[in-house]
Amino acid sequence: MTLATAFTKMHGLGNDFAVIDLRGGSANGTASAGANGATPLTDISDTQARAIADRRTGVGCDQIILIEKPRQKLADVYMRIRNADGSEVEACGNGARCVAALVMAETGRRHVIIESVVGLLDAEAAPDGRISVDMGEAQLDWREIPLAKPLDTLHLGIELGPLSDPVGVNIGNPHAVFFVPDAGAIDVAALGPVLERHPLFPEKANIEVAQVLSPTRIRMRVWERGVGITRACGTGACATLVAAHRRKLTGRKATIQLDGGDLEIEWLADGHVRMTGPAETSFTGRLDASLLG
Ligand SMILES: N[C@@H](CCC[C@H](N)C(=O)O)C(=O)O
Repeated sequence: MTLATAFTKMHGLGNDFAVIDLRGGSANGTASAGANGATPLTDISDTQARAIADRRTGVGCDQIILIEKPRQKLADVYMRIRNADGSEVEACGNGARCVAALVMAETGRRHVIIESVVGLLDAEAAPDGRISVDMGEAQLDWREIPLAKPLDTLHLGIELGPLSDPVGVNIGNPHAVFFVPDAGAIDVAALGPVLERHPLFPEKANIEVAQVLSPTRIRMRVWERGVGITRACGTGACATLVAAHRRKLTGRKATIQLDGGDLEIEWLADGHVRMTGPAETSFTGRLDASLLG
């Protein structure tokens, strides 16, 4: 028998998460094993992730974020991410800010380190209450996106309807950023799923449509791999700024205007990308046993 597992429903600009603490016995975490032999949850399967993410019958969320004990001494926690379709993925910018907010509340510190499969992410509380995360170095080689064949990632050359010639960027996860004159006019729901599975992307890709409003402001809409349209994507915002600067459309710092609100993104001289934005808790609850069955 598995003990009822606590979760925290959080979001970053409307990109929402069920955050499950698998550390066992921690302040925010799963209860420890009971006298009846019940065991705390230690992982979730693809099927369980899909059941939790289901907006009709589950908690309802874009991603499930799992918090585990860190592997490295330097880090506070280890973060894992599952998309709503159950797939486990490497990075989630909005999720990283939410995990940082939880760990900051738990420890009382303003600076925490989140470990993930792509490395250590440094997170800091900004004076205005937002959270700033160093998302690591943007990867720009075709092998790192990854692409199915050697190409200049500044011009991927693919097209579908009004979308053509995206920029490829990996910021822990793969992105293709299409620049358009009017992001609101693009049928993201129709084009996104086709482009996500384009043969050029062996691990699929997150698809961004970006409209440059000024050298410091970009409007962006997203089709997330393994989810669909979301109100915001932190890694997508990072990829968009990097793509825009590489195309000489903006400086190294800009506000990315998403359906759910704004993120500040800076591509630092050392190649790292810093993302600043809000992280909010909606409610806490316990997962119904039927979701874990
Ligand atoms: N919402 C996230 C990205 C989550 C993962 C993505 N769908 C993928 O499959 O890579 C963010 O805020 O970055």
